[in-house]
Amino acid sequence: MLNADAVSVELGGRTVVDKVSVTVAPGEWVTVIGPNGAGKSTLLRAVAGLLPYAGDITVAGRPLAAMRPRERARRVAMVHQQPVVPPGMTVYDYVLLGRTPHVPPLGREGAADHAAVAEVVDTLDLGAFADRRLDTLSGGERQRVFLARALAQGAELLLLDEPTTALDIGHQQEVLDLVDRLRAEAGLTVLSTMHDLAIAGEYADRLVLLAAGRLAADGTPREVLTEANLAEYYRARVRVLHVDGIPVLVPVRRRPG
Ligand SMILES: Nc1ncnc2c1ncn2[C@@H]1O[C@H](COP(=O)(O)OP(=O)(O)OP(=O)(O)O)[C@@H](O)[C@H]1O
Repeated sequence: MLNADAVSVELGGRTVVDKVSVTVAPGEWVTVIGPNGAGKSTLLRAVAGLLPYAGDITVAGRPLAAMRPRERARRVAMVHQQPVVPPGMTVYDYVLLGRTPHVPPLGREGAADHAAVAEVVDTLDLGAFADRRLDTLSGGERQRVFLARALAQGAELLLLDEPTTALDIGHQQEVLDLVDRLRAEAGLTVLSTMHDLAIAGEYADRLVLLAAGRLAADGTPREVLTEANLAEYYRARVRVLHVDGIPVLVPVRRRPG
């Protein structure tokens, strides 16, 4: 579904993503991990077509560079780390914005667009919030609305940049279980970034570890979340245990003296 080949991105005169190659098969969930500033968000933004890049990116076999913005938006939807919300906008109208790539130029949303929004609002259990202004929702409720807008776009590739950072563990699981369910039911393909490595390892089929803009590791959570990788790339002291085959990270405190 996604093939990024030797992708580089320069920002402010610096190469912040350096010849990174990532593939994501249809229906797969791949999570990009790495320390602060490693280039995770930048890589996702390049895949979303929001930044100029060198190298090749194809989505469903089509070169991203050859797609017009409308086609790109029908194929790739992104939930940003801190989405910009138009002031005073209601949940329903915000989710409806996701249908923009399906609305004819100079036209208005039609019955099919409203039906798509109604379905997503129902799936994400947002019916009670439909008429509320976004700025009156809690962080977790807002996160579900951001996801709803991306899903309403109807794209086959979903990019999630830190989708659960502001959420408590229960709400994190609620949002990620939902993405997982939609992946199974609607055949979505997911590329995300995450800081919580335990959660990343639990949900992703594969992890891609970036460090200083370069690909440092690519494999199953068990292959990537090793004590050696965490020490080398995060400078973290962590013991890695395995429960049901899933890596569990236990931070080790450096005791004074
Ligand atoms: N517009 C910009 N101009 C110059 N440098 C930028 C710009 N945007 C990002 N960078 C730099 O690019 C590098 C990668 O940033 P990016 O946001 O992709 O990292 P990240 O891995 O997502 O980090 P974090 O985990 O902290 O969110 C950082 O060093 C950042 O300072």
